[in-house]
Amino acid sequence: MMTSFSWSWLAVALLTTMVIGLHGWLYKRKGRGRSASGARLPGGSDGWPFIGESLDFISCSLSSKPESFVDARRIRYGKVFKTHLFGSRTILSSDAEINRFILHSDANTFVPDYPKSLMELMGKSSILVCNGALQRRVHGLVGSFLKSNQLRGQVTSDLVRCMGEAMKGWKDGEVVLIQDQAKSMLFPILVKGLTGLEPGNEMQFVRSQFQEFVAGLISLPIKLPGSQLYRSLQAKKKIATIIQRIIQAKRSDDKGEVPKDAIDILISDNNDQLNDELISDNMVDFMIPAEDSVPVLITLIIKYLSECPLAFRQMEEENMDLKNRKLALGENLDWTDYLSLSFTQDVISESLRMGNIIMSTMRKSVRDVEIKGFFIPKGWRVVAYLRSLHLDQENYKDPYEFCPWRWKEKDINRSSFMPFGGGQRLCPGMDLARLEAAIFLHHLVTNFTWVAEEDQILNFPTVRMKGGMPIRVKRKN
Ligand code: HEM
Repeated sequence: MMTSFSWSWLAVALLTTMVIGLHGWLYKRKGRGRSASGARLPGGSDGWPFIGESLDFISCSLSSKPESFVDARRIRYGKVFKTHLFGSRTILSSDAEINRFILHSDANTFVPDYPKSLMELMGKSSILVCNGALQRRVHGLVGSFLKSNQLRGQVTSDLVRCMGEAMKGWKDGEVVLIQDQAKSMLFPILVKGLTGLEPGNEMQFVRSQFQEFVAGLISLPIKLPGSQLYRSLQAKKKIATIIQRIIQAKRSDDKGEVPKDAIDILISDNNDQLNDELISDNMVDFMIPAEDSVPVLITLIIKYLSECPLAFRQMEEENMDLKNRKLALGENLDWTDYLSLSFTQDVISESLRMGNIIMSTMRKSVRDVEIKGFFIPKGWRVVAYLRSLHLDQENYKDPYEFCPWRWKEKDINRSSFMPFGGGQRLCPGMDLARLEAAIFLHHLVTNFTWVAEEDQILNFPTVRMKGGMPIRVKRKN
């Protein structure tokens, strides 16, 4: 049965569809069937007037198999088809080669294209939206910092401490909500890595405002006082004010020290475009994965492991071995130890494949494009649908089976595995995400056993566990 939460989302989605769809449908049809050289527009349907195929898309998204929208069309038209979603003429691809082409193309071919409310909240200078030299610069600078030994060391010691403190309070037989635990631990750790802000009242204020901010990411594109979008913009402003104060303090206190956080890296770059406003806005956008993607990854791993005792035991054994080896040497684990756990990394890869935290990436074509005999006209939305890539039996045997052992022979850098996207927008936080998940798992499986309570994965509007993944824990002797 659908919850009232789902119904309210459905209402927002339907209204948005009607409003934007009407606009899109009234827009003069410019689609051409073929390019000058004979490449053809993919087969597919425009659906109903105004709403296109949005209703079917939403109803599939609300089910446990969101990919059924794509599967049904794949039988009729193949892995690439045209459709009409949320007011946009759209080409949707679940073909590995075409998705790779889309993600690896630069801004002369495709630019990011998100729902209106999201574009509005991100702002023009957000790394998620901007293009060209500015995107490459911010991506390069923050990406190298996120991969630095210094940040990985800091995140490791912060997360180990947080886990220790939280686990101390867990009593035998108590039900723990993994999703909430992971969120409340990881948010302050990443925000500290980005801005230098330490845990405390101000951090809590930032987190509460941030929750208001993300509530507007998928909302009606109406910016009137009282609307969710308005409240979210106000919340972003409040966080940006705090971050700008931190930036100003850092600028006036410049002692030429080694950069400690992402702000230090950005302000030390001699680029006029990287002004205080741009930096603070981007820091807020970088917080999204901290509050959402990594905690959800951890939660899904616990769900899959709870349903696969064999994988759980092998992972537990690998982690206990490492813990005992380090104990015997009288050493603490450092970040390289966590990443050396190969089966644990295979469990993470398999959970990324099955969980599809980011189901698709969206772009808009800025010129007519031809690929593999298909024609993508200028101005169309292009969706690289990653979920179908990962659940395609041509790419993975028994794709709906949780099987971490498959990664023994498979390369994670293959084009049919893109949980972190690809090309110049390849997720700059992917190594950090794997590290955080490995640390969380290590401390959980080496200190506790658990029995998972009933819960369910929801996929719309974002992937998460309906009940927060409750587990009944028991401390190991
Ligand atoms: C399980 C965790 C994560 C998943 C599944 C994930 C997934 C993705 C994907 C698919 C993209 C590409 C989007 C596109 O091409 O449009 C992306 C981009 C990005 N991710 Fe992640 N991500 C995760 C964690 C993180 C973390 C921990 C950070 C950093 C703090 C981060 C920061 C970013 C940023 C800034 C971008 C935009 C890059 C650009 O456009 O240049 N992500 N992520």
